[in-house]
Amino acid sequence: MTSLLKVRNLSKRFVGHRGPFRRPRVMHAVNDVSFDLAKGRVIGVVGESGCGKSTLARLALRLIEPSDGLVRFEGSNLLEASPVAMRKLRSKMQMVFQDPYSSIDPRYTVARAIMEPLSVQGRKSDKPTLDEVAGLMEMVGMSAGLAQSFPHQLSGGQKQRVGIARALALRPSLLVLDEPTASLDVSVQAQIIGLLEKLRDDLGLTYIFISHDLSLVKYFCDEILVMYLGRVVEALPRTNAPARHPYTRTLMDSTFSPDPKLRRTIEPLQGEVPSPFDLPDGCAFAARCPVASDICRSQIPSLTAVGGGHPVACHHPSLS
Ligand SMILES: Nc1ncnc2c1ncn2[C@@H]1O[C@H](COP(=O)(O)OP(=O)(O)OP(=O)(O)O)[C@@H](O)[C@H]1O
Repeated sequence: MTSLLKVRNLSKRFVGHRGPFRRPRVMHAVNDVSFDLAKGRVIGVVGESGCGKSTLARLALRLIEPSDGLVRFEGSNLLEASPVAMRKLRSKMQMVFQDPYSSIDPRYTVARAIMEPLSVQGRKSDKPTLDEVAGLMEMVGMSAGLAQSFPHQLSGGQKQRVGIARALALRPSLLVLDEPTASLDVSVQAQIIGLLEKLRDDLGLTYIFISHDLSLVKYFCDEILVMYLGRVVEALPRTNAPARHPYTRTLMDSTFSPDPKLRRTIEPLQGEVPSPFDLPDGCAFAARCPVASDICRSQIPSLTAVGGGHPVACHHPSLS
């Protein structure tokens, strides 16, 4: 399978000021992340708040510059692309945000909000038409009668549909969906997920789906990257692949098991999450891990496929 997106050893370090003297300290928001994403696939990125999911997505789209690493999109090295080439490439990679309120200007009508990316992307001689807007609205299941409405007149679900229509306006092949349903009611969430599934099938889209909601990721995605403090600790090639990392197992156990007895087979997470400014020498999960040993506290486990299984970064992966 050819990759639409190829990410290699991607890292992002931010400098923050910490401690009583507010000295500059480096924080590894994304640390040595690699993955491939084939056309038409949906990859989920999960992990606790602050583990680097959004930063990874922004790096993959080159919305921010990496500290190290490589990103190839449709065969082009994004990090070497000129501003003109980048503009063209960027139109094929769009983002849908969690909060449609903040991504749509409250003074814009729906039509203007949807047209904006087309105008911004420099189609001056070929102005977007209201027909195009109506087509995009239909694509996301909105009545064209709402074209002159303002955001405050729309429901949360309708606003998110406008956000999706905007993202589709430039006919992208890759969409990053950053918690696209997190601010919506459960029934509306289901409608938006149904819409995203339909759009993927109809338009052959590829998605990076960021979420805290593992059950949703399991339902919606083809494969899953589990992140912990900037690193991928497990890359599940299928959503039904057995989790091998103790962190993933704990996350999955607490989310998926309807059986309370099963839920107790894994120790609840204990211990503190280390500061991203002060990562331990060994595995960053060791302090909370029920199976950690000495080697875990001294050596960072590499993300490797052991025993014919999928890649996991753990000195004691579960083989069951
Ligand atoms: N521009 C920035 N400057 C400094 N630190 C940043 C910046 N952007 C992100 N960070 C830090 O990088 C880390 C990763 O943040 P990121 O937003 O990628 O996490 P996340 O997993 O998406 O979190 P959430 O689920 O809460 O959105 C966090 O500690 C965050 O504070």
